[in-house]
Amino acid sequence: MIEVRNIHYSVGPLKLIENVSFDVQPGELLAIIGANGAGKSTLLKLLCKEIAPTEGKIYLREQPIETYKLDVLAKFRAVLAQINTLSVSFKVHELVMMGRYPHFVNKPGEEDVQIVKTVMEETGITGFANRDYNTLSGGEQQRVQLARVIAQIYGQPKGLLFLDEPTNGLDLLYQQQILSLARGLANRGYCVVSILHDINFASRYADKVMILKKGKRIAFGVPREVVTSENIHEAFNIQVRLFHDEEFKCPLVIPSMALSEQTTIK
Ligand SMILES: Nc1ncnc2c1ncn2[C@@H]1O[C@H](COP(=O)(O)OP(=O)(O)OP(=O)(O)O)[C@@H](O)[C@H]1O
Repeated sequence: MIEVRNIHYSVGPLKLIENVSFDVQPGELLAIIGANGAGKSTLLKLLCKEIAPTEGKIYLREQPIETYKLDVLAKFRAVLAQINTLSVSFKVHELVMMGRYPHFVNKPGEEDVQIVKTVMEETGITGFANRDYNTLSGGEQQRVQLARVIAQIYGQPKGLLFLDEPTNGLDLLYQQQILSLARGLANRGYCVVSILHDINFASRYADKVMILKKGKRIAFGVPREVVTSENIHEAFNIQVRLFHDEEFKCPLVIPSMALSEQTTIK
């Protein structure tokens, strides 16, 4: 459903993305991980059609991305950006309804109203439907934003959801809630691509993990093949100890004491 073929993206002489290829199928959650500045957000912007590759091709639902008009794309592809502050005040239910804007002209239809209601229930935010968004905690706001983007593609066969660090700044419970909602969407057939900083959450929730380093793909595949101490060392320049969780059947990493003891901040 998402096919990325040998894409490059350069700004002047700077090569921000170099020869990256991968596929994401319906029902899959792909986590993109990598050090700061590795090119994760740039790659997500390319997938969202915010910027265009300098070389290579991206296909969404078997169609080249450049052939989609943005209003068509908005009906089946939603993006949760990193920064979601609002300068004007909106009620939570109004904000979730914004996700439906690509689907109606003047006034939401009955289906839009029903979708907003259902999504608010599914994301557990019905209790704050009438609250001012700006009075919510960061974790609550993020859940509302996720509800908005889910509402945008709700019921769309082969909907695509792109998340840029959706768990940033959230406590463990909210991180888990956001990622299990993303996982639930993938289980319903959506294609979910998320940038994540937490390798263990990526390993626990994603079907596939891609590691980027300096704009290049250094690993791509199922977590047990990609989340290895060698790959983590190469991508993050850190030694880790690797564990295998029997219940979730995924590798987990913890920074090794030996290297952090050697590390000094200059
Ligand atoms: N328009 C641009 N012009 C020049 N350099 C850019 C531009 N956009 C991004 N970069 C640089 O490209 C590199 C990759 O940026 P990007 O935001 O994609 O990284 P990232 O992996 O998302 O990082 P982080 O984890 O810190 O958010 C960075 O060094 C950034 O400064």
